Amino acid sequence: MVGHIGPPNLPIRPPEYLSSRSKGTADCRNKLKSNLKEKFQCVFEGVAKAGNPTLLNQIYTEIYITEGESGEVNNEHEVRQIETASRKQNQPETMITLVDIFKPSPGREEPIRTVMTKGVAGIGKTVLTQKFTLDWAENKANKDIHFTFPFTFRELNVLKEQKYSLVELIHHFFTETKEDGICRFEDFKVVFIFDGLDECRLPLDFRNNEILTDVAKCTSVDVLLTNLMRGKLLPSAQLWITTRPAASSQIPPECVDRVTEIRGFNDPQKEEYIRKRFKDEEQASTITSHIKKSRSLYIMCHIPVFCWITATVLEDVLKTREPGELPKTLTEMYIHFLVVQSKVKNIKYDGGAETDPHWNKNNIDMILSLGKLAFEQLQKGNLIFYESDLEESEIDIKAASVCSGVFTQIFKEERGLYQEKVFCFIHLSIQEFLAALHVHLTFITSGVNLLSEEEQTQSWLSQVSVDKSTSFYQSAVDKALESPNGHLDLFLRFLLGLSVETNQKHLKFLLTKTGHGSQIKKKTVQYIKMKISDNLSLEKSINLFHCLNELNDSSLAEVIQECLRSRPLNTDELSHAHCSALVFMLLSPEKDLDVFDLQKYSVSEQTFLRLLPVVKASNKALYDLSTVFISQPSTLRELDLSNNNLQDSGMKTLSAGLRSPNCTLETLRLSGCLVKEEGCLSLASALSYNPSHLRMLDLSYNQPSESGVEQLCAGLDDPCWKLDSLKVDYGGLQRLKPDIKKYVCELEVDTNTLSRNLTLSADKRTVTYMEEDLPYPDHLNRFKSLQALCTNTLTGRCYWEVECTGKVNVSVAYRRKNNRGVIDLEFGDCDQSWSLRRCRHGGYKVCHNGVGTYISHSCSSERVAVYLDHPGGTLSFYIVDDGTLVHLRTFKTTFTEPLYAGFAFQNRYYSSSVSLCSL
Ligand SMILES: Nc1ncnc2c1ncn2[C@@H]1O[C@H](COP(=O)(O)OP(=O)(O)OP(=O)(O)O)[C@@H](O)[C@H]1O
Repeated sequence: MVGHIGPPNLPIRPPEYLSSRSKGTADCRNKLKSNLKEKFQCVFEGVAKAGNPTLLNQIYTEIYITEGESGEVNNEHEVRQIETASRKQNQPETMITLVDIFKPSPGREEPIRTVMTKGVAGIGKTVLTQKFTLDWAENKANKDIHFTFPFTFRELNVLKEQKYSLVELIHHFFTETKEDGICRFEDFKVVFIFDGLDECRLPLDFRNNEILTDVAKCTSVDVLLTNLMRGKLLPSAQLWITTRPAASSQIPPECVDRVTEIRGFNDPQKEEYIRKRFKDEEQASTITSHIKKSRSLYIMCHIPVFCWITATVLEDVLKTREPGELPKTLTEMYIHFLVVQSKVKNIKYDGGAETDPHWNKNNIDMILSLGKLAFEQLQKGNLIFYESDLEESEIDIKAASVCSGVFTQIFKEERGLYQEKVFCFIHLSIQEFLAALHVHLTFITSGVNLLSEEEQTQSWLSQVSVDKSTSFYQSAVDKALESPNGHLDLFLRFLLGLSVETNQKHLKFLLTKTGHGSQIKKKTVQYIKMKISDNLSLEKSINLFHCLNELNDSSLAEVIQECLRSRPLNTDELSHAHCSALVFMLLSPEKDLDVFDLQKYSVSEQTFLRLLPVVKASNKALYDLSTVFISQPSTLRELDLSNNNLQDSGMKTLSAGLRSPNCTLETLRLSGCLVKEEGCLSLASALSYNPSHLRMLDLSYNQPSESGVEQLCAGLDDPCWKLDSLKVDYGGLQRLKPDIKKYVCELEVDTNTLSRNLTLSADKRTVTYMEEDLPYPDHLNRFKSLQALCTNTLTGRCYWEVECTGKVNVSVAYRRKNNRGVIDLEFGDCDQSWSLRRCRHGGYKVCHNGVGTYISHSCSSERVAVYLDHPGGTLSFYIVDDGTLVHLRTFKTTFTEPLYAGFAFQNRYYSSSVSLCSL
């Protein structure tokens, strides 16, 4: 925001004045309210007018609005960790509620005259302005406003050629005011809403339009609007303008006092929306849990119109099918989304009617060129694009970013001299979807396989044979499997989804049917199953299961379901592929993996290895491993059961297997398994029976006791034993706590690092911000910025909890120095530190290397937990909500030096403090 034009101090009278001055005015206001109530009580869900009318108050769900611009689109993604460095967040987020949209933020004195709210297509801008108006009309909010006048640019466009005074324009749209002869609005508190600046066809010529101050003077609508926005005309009024991001620059920044951004639904709001849509609780929870099964679907539901599409499609499916049969229709939902956006584009920008066919040449051309851009840039790994990239793809930038509904301009701060416009798809998954559509269409229309490196010649549809199609899909599977970071995983799911005929029918103007659908599907399914049987990584095979879902093939999962019914599962029934299917099912989000009992599933070694990820994902695994080793000669050489709540009982069971001569394990990792003396002794005894294989034993982070360790150490010296590496470090009583709490460490604040405005309590556990400088001696390690580090050198696994008041960043950092002392970079601002803090208006923010990521969370506990696994390269932040750990974010990296716990205080925020918790 630059400059400020606030309403001058004109004497705005309270509403009572109105009634006492003129009964006519009060009557007029009531009539206006009642007409607005009628107009806005219903919302046409999804697509204006063509959607279903629903009561706004029944469906309206609080939405996430922030002050300022984040400069990015939602970057949560199912498969990929999205690099956010290029989309820098430059300010902490402040949440705004609808009633406070004009309320100055704390610390700001000037009133707010003009608010501009930005948001991508379907994020809820129109619904928000409707709710604001309805709440006023129903006397629920903003009672101090005398008149609310909601306009849309679409309605104003029609008056482009006509002349009005401001008063006449109001009379034209709000006839109650004309009937009651209201001609002066300066005495009243008036709010004008202008929804959909992106649809504006008026020139909005701020530079050349004449200045106008007289509300009774006739002129063009364009001159009226520019003068209203400049604050020349009716300066006492307040204005609220909504727009898609790329169109916002039509209004000079100095005319806008506040910019807000609609970010969509956060996770609890998504669920609340579904609950409101379906009065039947059971149906609501079936639909919510179904959406949650597909992570991509769940993420995309942050866009309300997408949430509506998903709920509508699933509701329809539920009418005809049992809940268990609900398809995981990721591709279908994205197709519907594209169709809805094309419909909206038709109505809004191409002058079409609600009932017109949504696919016209314009729309098709735009989708085709966006698809080409999406694919070419996906291959290069690009998620944001510059104007030059778009020119290469011959895309009309303005049309694509404003009208398409799938592509947007984002705000990016450039450090250099010049600012370039930056664009991206409204979500990376939309880029992956359009890329798949492009590859699919290219193949269908020209026979060219864009995924193949071989020279391609064009061939016509009739020549796209079953064999050619089969090898097209197989090459896509291979290509996705080759990618080390899974960058084509979601793309592959969409590509296969697009081959399904029921999906193609929604895109019939774009897609010609592939023909031979069932034959191709059969062969593709077979190929995918064959790949699943290979020794793929778990992530890769899980993606292939998603692909089978997109192809509506559930044969592998059905076999497993069948097997599970005949418990315990017979090992002979489980092929490698079935085993992966079992893992896929067990790891799906809605499965409660608190306790996993392997004994119920299988005892074969192969199966066991395949199930290890499940064992590790569960809080407690129960199993009878002995049979794996006892029943047959085993080829298993390495077994990692670390971080399992194995305990002594599990250890004894495992030992029964280890003592078998069939067991030829060479490496056994049991770090952090809650093993005590008894378990350790049984392990030592098992090894004394079968000493000639095991070379490496990791029992760190347990409490094996002195006698247990003695026995194992004796084995190290025994020439019959092969054991040559034994880890029993970090033992002790605290290691018997469940989960990561066993890694608790006692931190101690390093007083030499305390900045002069931080004081340490007498018990040395609480650091508090002080306004005055404290007379600490000079020290090379002392921070100038409001920070402190602890003395503990963290190199293993460590866990700690702190309680924060006010604005404190809980941090972990390397201790970097040069010859002038400690390097005074703010924690989280550089690549040498990581930090977490609670945001003032709810939620949390994690920062690393100058990039902040907001994590919305309804709970706002002040207790933060940190878990560092230095050798494993993970750093996790949690909040402790009523004793339960709630995971917020895990950073994965290779730590190159010891780390230190630290705290940073922000902005000299009064009475901030942080206390180390005793656990
Ligand atoms: N707060 C909300 N509560 C419930 N549903 C909502 C909400 N906001 C939006 N929706 C749903 O999303 C649909 C699209 O919202 P809306 O028309 O307000 O989006 P928009 O941001 O104005 O999009 P566009 O830029 O395309 O005009 C609505 O028709 C409604 O179904």
